[in-house]
Amino acid sequence: MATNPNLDLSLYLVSDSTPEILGDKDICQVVEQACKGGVTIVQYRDKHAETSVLIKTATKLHSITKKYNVPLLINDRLDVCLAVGAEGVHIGQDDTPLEAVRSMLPSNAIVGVTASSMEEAEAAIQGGADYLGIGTMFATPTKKDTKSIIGTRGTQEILTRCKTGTKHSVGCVAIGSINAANVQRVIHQSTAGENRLNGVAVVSAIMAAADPQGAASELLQRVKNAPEKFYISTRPGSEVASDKGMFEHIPGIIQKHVSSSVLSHNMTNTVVQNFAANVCLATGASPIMSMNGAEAPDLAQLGGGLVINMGTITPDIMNAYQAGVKAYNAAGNPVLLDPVGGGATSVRRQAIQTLLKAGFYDVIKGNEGEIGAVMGSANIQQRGVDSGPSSSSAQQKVEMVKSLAQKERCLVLMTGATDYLSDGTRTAAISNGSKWLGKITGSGCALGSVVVSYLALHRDDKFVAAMAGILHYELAAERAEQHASCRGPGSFIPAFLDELYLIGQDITSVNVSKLARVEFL
Ligand SMILES: Nc1ncnc2c1ncn2[C@@H]1O[C@H](COP(=O)(O)OP(=O)(O)OP(=O)(O)O)[C@@H](O)[C@H]1O
Ligand SMILES: Cc1ncsc1CCO
Repeated sequence: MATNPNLDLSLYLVSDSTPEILGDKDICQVVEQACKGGVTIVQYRDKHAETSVLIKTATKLHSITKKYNVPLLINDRLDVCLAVGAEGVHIGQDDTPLEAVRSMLPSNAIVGVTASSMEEAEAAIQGGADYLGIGTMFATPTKKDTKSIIGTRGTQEILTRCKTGTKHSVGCVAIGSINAANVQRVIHQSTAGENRLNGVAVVSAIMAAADPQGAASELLQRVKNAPEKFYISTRPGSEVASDKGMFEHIPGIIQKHVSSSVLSHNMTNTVVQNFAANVCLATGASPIMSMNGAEAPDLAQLGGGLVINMGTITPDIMNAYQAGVKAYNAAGNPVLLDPVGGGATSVRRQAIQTLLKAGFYDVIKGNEGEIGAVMGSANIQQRGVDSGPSSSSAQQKVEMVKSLAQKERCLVLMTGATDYLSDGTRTAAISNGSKWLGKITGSGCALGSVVVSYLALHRDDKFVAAMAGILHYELAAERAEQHASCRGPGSFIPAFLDELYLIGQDITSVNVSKLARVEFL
């Protein structure tokens, strides 16, 4: 929490007056509209105007913000702040030093500091800043001197080490290309344990909006609702199923899935499209294999889930994938990232980073090499899309999925003869399945298509939803392997499709808790 209890950083407007952003609108009118919409703090920033103009505009702005009980801060210019009696200043790393600012302003003045690294954040805290403006979150046209784009990962790191356990706890806002579409996932993904952003700072999302009041009110609502929209595993307010207790729910979830026709939207590789679509149909989902980013916003409205699979990426496809995750994040529907072959080439390693920056994934699923690549392990060298022999112990795999789930604040599923599923708190090893799954192409990709439709269907607990999808898939594989006709990978596939369908029809007579070979760790 911010030191100053009156400092509400929920929605921080940086009122930039550059013509590219403001257009021909009047800055004072826009700020007044924004105050009506609910911004909680305003900063006046103009790097170029003459002092007399700054004072004139700041005076007008202050008379507006006072009406709405909103503090006005001046970017960098102490003299302007003192001249108009504004509530404080915001300084960057290249501006007047913090100690000097503090000594010249009244003791109750608010002083905020931009920080884009741990060192800068720690120095600002030691120097007595009231809040940190953390960024730059994403590349932004309003700030040409973006020293470092730190994203949600960099923000999370600063929050981890700066926000608690320090003598002076400070408020934190993130800044840099934050808008209504990404604000909630930015807050979710930046969170580090108990430490979360107190709010976000925006420029264009309000200053360039046709309706600044409406834009501010929507942003504020989204900031407040962020924990409900994006959560790691269990929806706030839902009951958390005990480890073994979750098997009681799973037959009911499978039964519901079988008759749901829930959408499984696959932006997937060209190798598995047909197989994955048949797997979806056999489990009761309705598949669409669409690689066109332009139609993702429409499809995202249909209540289903999206698979983003890197199997056969090209530069065009990467653009479509980024549009896809953005559309589904905005709609609040689940997305699964399958970084196929992520450890095979430098193009794929880079693609993982690009996709992670583009949005939030409810599940990151891959084999051992792929999960290692997402974790940034330089030692991983996949020969192709398959893992090759495992190089880690079971305990190391548990640690991998758990720590990645905690870092990315999502579910992580590492497949193999034994699958490891974690939400950072609950971790399970699932030893069901068939050896033939490892001998056909696309069994991991198709599992992703199933898991995402289960997540779309069962929203209260993503861990339980994923477990239901995995068991549907792997128990069907076990039954297929028993078919007299199943003599190898070729004859396994039709038997597997049959059993995906039949186990769904029979689910009330299947003793899932007895058949599940699941160990909670
Ligand atoms: N030896 C095995 N025994 C049991 N199940 C297996 C075995 N090998 C793989 N599986 C199962 O197959 C599914 C896919 O896992 P796998 O790790 O083979 O995916 P993958 O390498 O990503 O596949 P692909 O890239 O071909 O889609 C999982 O459900 C997994 O449990
Ligand atoms: C074989 C193969 N190559 C690219 S994607 C794919 C399908 C399995 O992932």
